[in-house]
Amino acid sequence: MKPRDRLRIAVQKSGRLSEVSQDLLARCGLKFRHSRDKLFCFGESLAIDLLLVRDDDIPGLIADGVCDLGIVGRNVLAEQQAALQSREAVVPFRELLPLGFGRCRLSIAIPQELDYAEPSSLQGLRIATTYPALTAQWLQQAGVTAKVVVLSGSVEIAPKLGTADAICDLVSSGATLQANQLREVAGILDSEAVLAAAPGLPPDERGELQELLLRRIEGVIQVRESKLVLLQTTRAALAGVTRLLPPGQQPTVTSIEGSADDVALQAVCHGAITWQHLEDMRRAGARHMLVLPVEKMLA
Ligand SMILES: Nc1ncnc2c1ncn2[C@@H]1O[C@H](COP(=O)(O)OP(=O)(O)OP(=O)(O)O)[C@@H](O)[C@H]1O
Ligand SMILES: O=P(O)(O)OC[C@H]1O[C@H](OP(=O)(O)OP(=O)(O)O)[C@H](O)[C@@H]1O
Ligand SMILES: [Mg+2]
Repeated sequence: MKPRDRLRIAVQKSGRLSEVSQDLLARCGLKFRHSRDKLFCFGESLAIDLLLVRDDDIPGLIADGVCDLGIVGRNVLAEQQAALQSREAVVPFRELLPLGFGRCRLSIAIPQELDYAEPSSLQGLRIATTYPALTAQWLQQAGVTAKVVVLSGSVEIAPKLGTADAICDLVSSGATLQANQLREVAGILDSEAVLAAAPGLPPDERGELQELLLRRIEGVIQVRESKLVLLQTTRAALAGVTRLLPPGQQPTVTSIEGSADDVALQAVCHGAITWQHLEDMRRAGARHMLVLPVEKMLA
């Protein structure tokens, strides 16, 4: 293969992860010129190019050295990893960083009327899936013998068609399962989009670019999950209110002009701040609470 000095990232061409993946890279300051066939995008702001592909091809492109990085569901990465492990082959890719979108889980589901107590309830059944290696690995670890029926899509319909007794498929809201009168009985894998890479850092300038991009992605994720909380409370209630805040930086507390008892608090918190959080803090003595998004952060 021709040596490359530019870093190359594979992302899904069209599907659930494509827009969010490209949006994440844009937030990292990457700008691209799209080729006419729209499969290759030349990086104009940094020596980082994009390849737009089917998500299933991403681990293989990294393994073959065609791409250095990829944005792909953990489910896809783990399936191909399990397939290689079952043949005792080397796994030439790894998960570098979870990206916090495309969250779903790979689960076993059975027709609503079927009994299920534990994995052994699946003994002797036929399980339809697009994830044969992960399903087989889970069954083996549970000590269950069942037949894995490989389908390329529309897995949820298999029990109704009589081609399988149960399924192993991705679940997010559970609406697809419900529409097909299926119920989730066991979780196999929690998934989200991840940044995948080859096992080692590229030995040339691409290695530095990879590190730079990783730091920028971490920064973007941190900002995305950070909120600025402003509130007022009394000195007496301050400790109780502060304890209820999600983890984050040490809050700044200032006194309020003309009031000996009241203080204003400002805190950058990481993670979601729900209505429940606000109601709990109100009960603990917080007032005038404001939750604001953070746009950029530099320590
Ligand atoms: N219901 C869901 N909710 C959230 N994330 C999901 C859901 N279903 C799938 N995903 C995640 O999004 C990824 C891409 O899903 P998509 O349906 O676009 O894949 P695909 O049909 O295999 O696409 P491709 O054409 O690239 O092969 C999945 O591998 C998974 O990680
Ligand atoms: O629990 P839910 O929120 O209903 O999501 C689960 C469904 O989402 C995915 O399919 P998708 O909609 O991407 O269709 P596809 O399998 O045809 O790509 C997955 O394969 C499930 O069928
Ligand atoms: Mg696919």
